[in-house]
Amino acid sequence: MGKITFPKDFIWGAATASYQIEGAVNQDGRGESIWDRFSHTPGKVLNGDTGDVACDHYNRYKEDVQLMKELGLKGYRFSVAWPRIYPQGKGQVNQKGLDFYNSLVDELLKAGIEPIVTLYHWDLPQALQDIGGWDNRDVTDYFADYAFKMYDVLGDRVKKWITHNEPWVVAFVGNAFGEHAPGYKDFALAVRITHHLLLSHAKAVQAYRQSGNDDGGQIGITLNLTPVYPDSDSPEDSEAVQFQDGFQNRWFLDPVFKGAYPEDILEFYQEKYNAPVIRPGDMELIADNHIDFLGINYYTRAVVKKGRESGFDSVEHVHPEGKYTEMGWEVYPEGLYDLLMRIHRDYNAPNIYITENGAAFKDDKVVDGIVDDQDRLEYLKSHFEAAYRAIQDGVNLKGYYVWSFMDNFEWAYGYSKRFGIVYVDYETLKRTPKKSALWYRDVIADNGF
Ligand SMILES: N#[N+]C[C@@H]1[C@@H](O)[C@H](O)[C@@H](O)[C@@H]2O[C@H]12
Repeated sequence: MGKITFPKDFIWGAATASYQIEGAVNQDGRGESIWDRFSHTPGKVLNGDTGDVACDHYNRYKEDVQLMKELGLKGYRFSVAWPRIYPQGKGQVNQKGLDFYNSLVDELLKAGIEPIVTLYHWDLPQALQDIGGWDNRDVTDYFADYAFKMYDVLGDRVKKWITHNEPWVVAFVGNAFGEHAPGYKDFALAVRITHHLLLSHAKAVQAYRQSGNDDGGQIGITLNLTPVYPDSDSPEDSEAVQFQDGFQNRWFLDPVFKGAYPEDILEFYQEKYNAPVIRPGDMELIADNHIDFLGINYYTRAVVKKGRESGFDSVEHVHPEGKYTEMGWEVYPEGLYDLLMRIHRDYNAPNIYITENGAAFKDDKVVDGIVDDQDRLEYLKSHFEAAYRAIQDGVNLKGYYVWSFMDNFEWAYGYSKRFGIVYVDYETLKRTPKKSALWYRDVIADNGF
């Protein structure tokens, strides 16, 4: 592909999340989150790592914003830690928590960087988990109240909001697979939680429309979407694709864009788990609160075939020959093109942002003090090319936020996986741009490559 130039005003950014970078978990009145509890539970996180210090972004944010400015970022996606705002999840507000995010937003705007703010990136106040967490329907209202507070405090300057980050991961990885906080292994619980997450999303969108701060503002949701391909053209493998696509993608896309759950998956869940619990008016609330944009987190594709067990959910993942990242995820940029075209075709999404795309690699080659992450540079370049092709074919892609601005706490993998375009020395907390960051700086300056 020759030189490509992205549309004017395309937003080139980078993304992070509160628990993964802030640290300062006991500073300035922050309450405990489920990830504080989970990471301090022996055996849950590799090497016993926690987010207690992380990148100490809470105390170093001005330095970080300055580095973002030097890289020429046009946008920065971060999340608000709910427990910094409401230490108990509701009730008493923590002014110092509000002060931090106010200052961060002001620093970003001074640097000419547009903030896009995620309200929930997995750090639920532990006090709410203690009353059932997302399985307690009341939490959907507490979330809407928290969202309204953030719109009120930041909404004059923050004009792009994301309600939830990857509700599929929140529900299933945290409550069915047990690998994330709060660590349950209960599929019926996870399915119930998916509904409450979507209900809370709708209530937060409704609150935004009522906040008086939505003039020119946009609100959306970020979904981790994985295009699914069959291992063969057999009918059995096609059925496996249908289930996996429904389980991971359509279960959230359909209610958000069509106001109804996909019939095949809903029937399967109701029969097997007697879930979700849908009250009269729920689906109308979800249907009536339209989003202004869809955030897509894309990392890789899935290739599946019919598994050995019986049943609609009998799916076996296949790992084709090819290049893989340190997470064991196939490098498959074509999947981004296919995914964007599918969303454009099947859901007619208003605007789309890639709210996360990136890769973990070893980062063990250093040249003149700079991590020579040529593999990450090529990963990003190939995915940018796929995104460009999709734009050329009609997709309303308006921006791209690389995951991640800097190395950070990678959930159950702790600090063992590095996704950053900026290297973080966890002994000294020194930040050093990697080769990919310096290349990205030029891409942003030229709006292409
Ligand atoms: N794993 N992994 C990397 C990355 C994770 O660090 C983000 O917090 C999530 O939103 C999403 O899973 C993607």
